[in-house]
Formats: sequence, C-alpha cells, structure tokens
Amino acid sequence: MKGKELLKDYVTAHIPGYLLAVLLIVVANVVQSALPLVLGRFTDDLQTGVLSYDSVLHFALLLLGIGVSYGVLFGFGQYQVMRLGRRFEFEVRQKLFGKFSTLSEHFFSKQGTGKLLSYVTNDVQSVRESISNGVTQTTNAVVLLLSCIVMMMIGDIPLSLILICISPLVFIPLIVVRIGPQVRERSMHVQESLAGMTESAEEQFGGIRVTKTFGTEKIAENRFGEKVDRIRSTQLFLVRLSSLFQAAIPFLGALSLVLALLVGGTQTLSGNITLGSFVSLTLYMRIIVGPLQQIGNVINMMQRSGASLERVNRLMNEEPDVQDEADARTLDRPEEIRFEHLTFNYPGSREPALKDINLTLSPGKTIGIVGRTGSGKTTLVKLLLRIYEPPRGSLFFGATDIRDLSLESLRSRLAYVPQDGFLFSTTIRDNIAFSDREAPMEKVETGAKRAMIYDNISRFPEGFDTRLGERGVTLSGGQRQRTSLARGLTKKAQVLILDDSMSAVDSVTETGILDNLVRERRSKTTIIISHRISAVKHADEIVVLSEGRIVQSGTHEELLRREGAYAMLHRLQEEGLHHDELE
Ligand SMILES: Nc1ncnc2c1ncn2[C@@H]1O[C@H](COP(=O)(O)OP(=O)(O)OP(=O)(O)O)[C@@H](O)[C@H]1O
Repeated sequence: MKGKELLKDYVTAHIPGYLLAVLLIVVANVVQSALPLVLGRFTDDLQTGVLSYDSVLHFALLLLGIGVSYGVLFGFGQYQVMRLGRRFEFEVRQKLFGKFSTLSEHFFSKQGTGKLLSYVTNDVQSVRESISNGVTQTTNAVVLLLSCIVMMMIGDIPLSLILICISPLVFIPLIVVRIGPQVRERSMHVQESLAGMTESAEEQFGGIRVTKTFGTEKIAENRFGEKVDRIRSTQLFLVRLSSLFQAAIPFLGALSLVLALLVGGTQTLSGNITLGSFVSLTLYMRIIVGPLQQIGNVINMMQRSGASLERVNRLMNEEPDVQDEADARTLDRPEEIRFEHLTFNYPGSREPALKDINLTLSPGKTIGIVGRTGSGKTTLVKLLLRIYEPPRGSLFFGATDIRDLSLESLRSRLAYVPQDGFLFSTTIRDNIAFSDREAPMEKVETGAKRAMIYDNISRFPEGFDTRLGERGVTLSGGQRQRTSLARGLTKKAQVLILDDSMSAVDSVTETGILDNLVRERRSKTTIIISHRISAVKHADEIVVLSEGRIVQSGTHEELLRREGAYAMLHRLQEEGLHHDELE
C-alpha cells in the first residue's frame, strides 16, 4: 500500500487555489519592480527640463497606482496562501487526532505525551508555515529579483554594471543559510536554559522545607547559581552571533551601493548611462536585498520543516498494532470466556508477563484475582480487552478466537474500571454517562448509588452538574475512584472488570459496593482484581497469580484450607486488621 504524503496530497487537491495565489503574487511583484524605473524616468525628465506640472501629477498618480495595485494583488495572494495553510493545519491536526485514536496503548507508552503533543502542535505548525511562507516568499523573491533585472535592462542599464553591483549581495543568501540556523539553535538553547532555571527555582521553592530541615541551603544556592551561569554564557554567545548576522546584511547592502556609486557614478559622468538610470540602479540595489534574504530564509525553513513533515507523514502511516481482521465477527450473546495455555510477552520484553494461563469465566459467575504487584493481573485484563493482542489460539469467547471478534463489539460488552480511572474536565454526570451520553438521569443516579458515591455528589451545590478538573472541584482519591466505578457500573456490560478499583475506599463502603454488585450482576460475569482478600472472598472462584502463573485456584474456603499463598495473604491481612484494632 502506498504511504500517505500529507503535503503532496493536500497541495495537489488545492492546485487551483495555489496557482491563483502564485499568479497574484507574480503580478504584484512585476508591478512593484516598475517603481524605480518610473523614478528614473522622472529624474531624466526633471534633468532634461521636459517635466511640466501636469506630468509631475502624472508620475505621482502612476506611483500611487503601482503602490495600490501591489498592495491589493499581494494582499489577496498572501491571504489565499495563508487561508490554504490554515486549512492544511486544521485538516492535518484532525487527521492526526483521528489516527491517534486508532493506535494502541503500546504506541502511546513508547512515544510519551510530550512527543505526541509536539507532533500535533509544533510539527504541523512548522509544515504549515513552510508551505505558506515558502509559496509567498519563493514566488516573491524569484519574481522580484528577475523582474528587477529585466526592468534595469529595460531602463538601459548595462548588464555588466548590474552584475558588478549585485555581486556583494549574492553572499546574502549564503550568510542567511549559514548563520541563520545557528542563531535559531542558540536561541533555542537560551530558551531551554531559561526553562531549566525556572524549573530549578520551582523545585527549590517546592522543596524548601526539606532543604531547611536538612540545612542544605548552600547546596540549593550553588545548584541554582550553576543554572544562571549557563544562561549567561549561552546568551552571550547568542548576542555575538546575532549581532554578526544583523550587521553582515546591511554591510553587504552598503557595499553594493558603494560599487553602484563608483562604477555607476563614473558611467553617468562619462555619459554611458543617464542620471535617471543611475537613480533607478541604486534603488534596485536596495530592493534586491529583500528577495535575496528571503531566498536564504526559505532554504532554512524548508530544511527545518522537512524533518517535521517526515515525522508527521510517518505517524500518519503508522499501522495500529491491534485492529479488526477483514472478516471480524460480532459478539451477539453472552459467551464463556476461556484462556487456553496463554503465554504472553510484552513487545520487546524477553520475560513473559503471563505463562501458561488456563482459566474459564462463565456467564453469571464472579471471579477474583489476587497476586503481588507485578504478578500479571492487569496484563490478563489488557489481553481480554485486546489493548494488547493475545497470541492466536489462546483466548476464546465461546468457540470464537478473540482475535476474530470486532474490537467495537468486544469492547462494548466489557466494562473496565482501573485503579486510577481518569476523569475528564466535564460534569460528573458526563463522566458517569461516558459510554452513553444520552443515558437518562435515573440510570446515572443508579450507577452512582451502586458505587456508593451518590450521597457525596448530592452534597455538592450543583450535584451531578458539578464540573471536575482544573476549573472545577477536585475530588478526593476515594471519590474519584467511586465516580469511575459508577461509570463502569452504568455501562451495564456483560463482563465487568474491577482492577483494584476499590483500593481507596474504606472497608465498610467496599462491603456495600460488593453487596450491590452481587445483587445486580446475577446473570453477568464479574472479574474483581484486588490486593485485599475482603474484595474477592465472595467470588465463585479465586485465582492467585504469581510471577505470571496461576499458582492456586478455588473458592475462599477451599483456598484457606490449603497451605499456600492465599492462606498466607489472608493471615497477614487478618493480623494487619488485628494490629489496627489494637492501636
Ligand atoms: N506496557 C508494558 N510493557 C512491558 N512490560 C510491562 C508493561 N506493563 C506491565 N509490564 C510488566 O508485566 C508484568 C506484569 O504487570 P501487571 O501490570 O500485569 O501486574 P499487576 O499484577 O497488575 O501489578 P499491580 O498489582 O501492581 O497492578 C510486570 O513485570 C510489569 O513490569
């Protein structure tokens, strides 16, 4: 399959728009380049004494006409390019976001949020700027440069004189291409060091109590001092470099005028060119500095945005790790879920996170999973949700391999409540009714009651319409967890998975929630993962995981009767309670 080429595809789709813009900018520049020619003619007429008051007005109107036409034509051309550029930015950001939502957790854990944000913001912006400015500036520079040369020749300025005067200016693009990126890179260094200083100050202030209690103020001061020193040296280097850069271009401009004066002046004296041609020559030399500088800028910009474009293109062509098979089936009734000799390695990891798992989850049953941290409990669930792809032939819904089910149909039947369920910065109602925005209020309230968070929410002045997040209220850890639980319970899924979702609630509330679950999920499957025996002891079956293997399984009573990890965990937790009671 041919990969996507974002920019090429976009420009090809908008060829008429871009052609119109280029045409407008071309005409605008040709018109503008006539300006010194007109002034030269004016000087000649002035010198030869043929200038009347009427013709002064005529020249003035001509200049005004040139100015207005340039403004209008260039303005429209530029607007057209910018408009297309913004649209590109908008479309690409939407496409990228759409792409992100198809990619797997593995992709996100590999990339990191900062990097992804920079794709959507910096990279897209840099490509947009380079097409907008690239089109405008390239057309501008090339056309203005050529038409200036043509106009000079029309104005009877000898080509040799033109070449002599232009010669110092040819170095302008070279300087821009050489020093420009260095100035940019250095100024980024300065920005980074400034950010580093702010970060360091923030940390020092945040940790001031620790610093004071340990009496290490001097160390903190020295650390901060080092950061400030680094800024000073990077800033000085930048100042030197950008001064050189800023001085070099006017210097070359002046040098070209010196040549125009020496050579052009001599030729004017010897009558080779008219005074008018001399005047327009000097004006053309001033005008040409701009386009030459632009050529350098465009080269730099293209280089910078080339890398951005490549990154964005690569991302758009990224294949999701987990996706539907061509003939994916839908799940239409509750089925038994079976893990058969399932062994799973995370991508890039040598040690399997799960080894030879055999487990059956029947409809209507509750299964408890316990095990130490890192024993593979969450991994089991991630495979069930196909957040990671389980190996073929190891996980079945009835007779169907989970890999042959459509993701949509699979996930719509599962409700997953993680330990730290993310809540969005919207209302509590919208967070709870996340899987069904149209859910009636009673359904949302029932979910909240089952998760034992209803009373808390009712006490907020705005109840379920309370906004969460940065500009809203901050819920406590336990309230957040129960709101996320209410979201899971509202989904009415065939399989409910609670992954340590009650770790931040007290045992009385936990018992209440578990009682509600027993009543509500009679005919459905429930998986409860927990570190606490109290959360799983009523399950129909409990499995104990250790280092990726099922080491024990049975009911609470059966497991207590056997010596092993479960009985030990039970004893520890009972003793823990005992200690608590003694205190
Ligand atoms: N995305 C990942 N990539 C690589 N290895 C991972 C990844 N996620 C988890 N692991 C590893 O897999 C093993 C099992 O992790 P898992 O999260 O399933 O444990 P857990 O029993 O749920 O632990 P906890 O009780 O702390 O949540 C661990 O060794 C962990 O380091």
